[in-house]
Amino acid sequence: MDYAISMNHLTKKYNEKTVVDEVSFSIKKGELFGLLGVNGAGKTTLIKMLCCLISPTNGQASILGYDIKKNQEQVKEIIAVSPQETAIAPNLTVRENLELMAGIHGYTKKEVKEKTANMIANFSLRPYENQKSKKLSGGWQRKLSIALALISEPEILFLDEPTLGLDILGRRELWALIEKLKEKTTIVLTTHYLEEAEALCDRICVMRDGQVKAIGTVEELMFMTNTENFEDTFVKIVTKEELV
Ligand SMILES: Nc1ncnc2c1ncn2[C@@H]1O[C@H](COP(=O)(O)OP(=O)(O)OP(=O)(O)O)[C@@H](O)[C@H]1O
Repeated sequence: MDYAISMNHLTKKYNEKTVVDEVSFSIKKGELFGLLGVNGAGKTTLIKMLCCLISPTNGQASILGYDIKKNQEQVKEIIAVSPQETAIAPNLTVRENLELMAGIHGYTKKEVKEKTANMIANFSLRPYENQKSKKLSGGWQRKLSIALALISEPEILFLDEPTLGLDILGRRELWALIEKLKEKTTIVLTTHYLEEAEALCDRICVMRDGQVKAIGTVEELMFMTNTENFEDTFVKIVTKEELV
């Protein structure tokens, strides 16, 4: 089996508090993988370790075979992250934001123009390309944020609550976009919207208190918990000590 991400006893402690606790699981290439859990479960901390933004206290993880501690440069080349807080420059236009990001990745002037044009086309940003990004609606800002993360053509994309605060139409539009990325890109997505996880994710990991409580497809998790809707499944996993 070809894995995109493998974690082995990955642990993060802040002082004496363990916020990610011996996490061990793998994500397959091309998978759209959901990380769920109540507030403070450790999802963002786990993602930050996998993106080499913070270092683990213990344990290991590898991204397409590259160790997150020993091969940070290679890891950073193959991943991209669209963080919870939208990572766009508010006073630059949509086009300028994309060009800036492509420039940061070291592309030549010609490549910067080409990549920017592709992103504008793929994300239907043409009507907004000369608008300052702070004037975009929340939904378009989120789309731009994902376009910025994708400009380097990463093999693995981390989406931390990509649809936070969007209305249902905006959310569905983004779902369609994320669906289109599937297969070509391995995606790790965190969300508090259970219907989003249900609609998009191939497999889901539910975390609580830094630990993995359950992993599987929606159907497998429902079967494991003997529940009939995914909200009950989630509640059972995050509240019960042991699963039936
Ligand atoms: N830099 C830090 N120093 C100390 N504690 C931290 C730090 N960053 C996170 N934590 C703690 O680690 C725990 C896990 O936080 P994390 O942000 O990973 O959770 P989360 O599952 O992403 O939550 P949310 O759903 O609210 O985004 C929390 O108790 C948080 O307070």
